[in-house]
Amino acid sequence: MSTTSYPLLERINDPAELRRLSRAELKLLAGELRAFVLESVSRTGGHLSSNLGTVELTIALHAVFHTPEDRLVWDVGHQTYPHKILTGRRERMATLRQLGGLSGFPQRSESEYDTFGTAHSSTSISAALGMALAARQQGVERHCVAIIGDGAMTAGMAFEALNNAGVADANLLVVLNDNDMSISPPVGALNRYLAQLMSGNFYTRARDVGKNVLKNVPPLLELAKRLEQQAKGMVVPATMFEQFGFNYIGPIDGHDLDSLIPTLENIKDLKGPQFLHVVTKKGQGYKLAEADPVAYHGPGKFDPKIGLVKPATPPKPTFTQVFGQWLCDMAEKDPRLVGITPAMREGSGMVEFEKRFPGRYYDVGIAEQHAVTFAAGMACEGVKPVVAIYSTFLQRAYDQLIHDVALQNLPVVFALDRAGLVGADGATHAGAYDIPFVRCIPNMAMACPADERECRQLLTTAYEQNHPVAVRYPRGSGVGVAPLEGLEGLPYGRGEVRREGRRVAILAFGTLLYPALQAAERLDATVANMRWAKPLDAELLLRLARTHEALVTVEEGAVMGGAGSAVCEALNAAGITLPVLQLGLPDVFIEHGDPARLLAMQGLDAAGIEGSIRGRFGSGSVTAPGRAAA
Ligand SMILES: Cc1ncc(C[n+]2csc(CCOP(=O)(O)OP(=O)(O)O)c2C)c(N)n1
Ligand SMILES: CC(=O)[C@@H](O)[C@H](O)COP(=O)(O)O
Ligand SMILES: [Mg+2]
Repeated sequence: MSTTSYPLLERINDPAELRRLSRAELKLLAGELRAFVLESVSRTGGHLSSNLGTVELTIALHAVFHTPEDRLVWDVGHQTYPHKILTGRRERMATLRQLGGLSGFPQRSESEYDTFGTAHSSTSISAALGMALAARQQGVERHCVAIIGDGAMTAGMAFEALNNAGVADANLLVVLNDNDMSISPPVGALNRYLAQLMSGNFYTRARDVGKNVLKNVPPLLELAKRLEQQAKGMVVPATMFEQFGFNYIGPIDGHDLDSLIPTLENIKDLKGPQFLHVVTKKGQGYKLAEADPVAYHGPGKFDPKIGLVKPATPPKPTFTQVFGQWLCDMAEKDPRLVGITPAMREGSGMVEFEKRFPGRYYDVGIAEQHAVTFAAGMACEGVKPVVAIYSTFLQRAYDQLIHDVALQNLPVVFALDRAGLVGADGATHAGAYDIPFVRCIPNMAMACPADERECRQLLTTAYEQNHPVAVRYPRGSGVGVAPLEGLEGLPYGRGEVRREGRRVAILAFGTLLYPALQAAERLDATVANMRWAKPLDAELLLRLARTHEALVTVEEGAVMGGAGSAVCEALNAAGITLPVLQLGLPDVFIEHGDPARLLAMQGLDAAGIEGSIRGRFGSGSVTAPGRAAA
């Protein structure tokens, strides 16, 4: 695939080979690795800025630690492309995030070097601590290293792990990869604290104390003196991490192998929990990404010589954009509205909202649990919170959803983006479970818009309710039904019949309405756009049940416990017995790939829906137009 040559990199098929290189060669390797990452991601799309920032750190970790026996646990894992490339997967990088290809995140099934599967953030310290204590229990000598970003460090889970690790007396190294960025600029007091650690003032005040601390750590003293002389080589006592029970070292320059390698070698010999603060730059080495790390966080394919370009004709608006526009319009109308995001401003379509309503915009950091309870607190006081959150990340805040929001019946709107399959990010990011996990909570309602227009309308309906409501919509754009400009809602809990047919009625929940309509044309089936997974439109459902031989439910979500299950429950409660075919996502994790292809593979495109209906009910009951049975 390559147009550039990578003479040194091509020799490295295993980190053991890297460990045989001299320091000078490792520096050359870093240059090649960075160029390879850029070339490769520009061809496949994927996470770029974070990977350009971890090139030297990855080399240093594999050079110093004896991987895979020593365990590297990468937080989120979106920065592991250099790690993948150095651990025997260089040639498969061309398949990154494509069907059957390499995952964009670490996966235990993919490589023995991927010690722990990640993608949702802030799990690395817990996992590495678990590994460290397991090693101790098993009498095995090994190093366990968690590599966590400053963004991921803001989540409660990371602090729960620090709290535990600091007194667990484990041989654990936490490397904080501080690039002063989350996806967007980082927020919160921790970020301010890290900046303070970097500041000259703090360093000057703390230097003497730092020397005293380092006296107890002889191997580091020499290094500390040397680092002191370097512009970025400051050694300060970080009271917060030390008070958690860690030995704090840093901050050091994460792009300087002459700092990284000796520091890691020294730390390797130390016992107990160690905390290394490494400073890197997101997008390092590619000017465009350095200047705009947000745009290059997860770009599609692009020409590295030109960089990202705006398409000549604007594409169809995405559901995310429809939500973002609705949020601004509703905020204009209702001054009580606030928008809350757990660190996903861009992904959730809130850039414009922040610009226009800065005082009503809350980025709470990577803190989904807090985001939900924070919204509950606001709702208690008459403020109207809209929590914009990816379906998959709401999983983190399930107890908060039940205990803090639903149990108190607080009017919080959940704008659940990325509902259904997401494509390149794969199983970790699929919004497959929200219908089952939301609909079983008392007081909660859930809308499933079928297109962009309904999305806007149902957001309004949700906002008008006096209890919590989730509105789920998928990644990307829909069929292109332009939203109306006004802020009128649709009737609460009511669906509609979109096509009158015979024998079979298809009940569609969400955007699969459109392939269901296509299938129905060939089957002459009735189609209902149900719109609400909860409350179900029982009147419509029972009418269709009484006038058809069979029902088919269609949803882009887990079949188990999903909207189809809700239909079966309602029929059962009404004492109606008729065949119900439930179509949706099966009881397996669906890996990365092109979303349309993945849906087709699950039989959730028009042909698949038609085929499943014919397969289940046979051509005696369901026939194509013109061949209808008498
Ligand atoms: C629980 C969870 N919430 C949100 C995200 C989305 N997300 C992925 S990377 C990222 C930023 C992480 O920042 P940092 O750890 O500093 O890494 P960097 O991108 O700076 O390399 C976010 C918010 C996620 N993966 N997991
Ligand atoms: C690693 C991570 O969690 C995010 O960067 C995620 O990949 C973004 O996904 P979207 O591209 O759907 O916003
Ligand atoms: Mg960061």
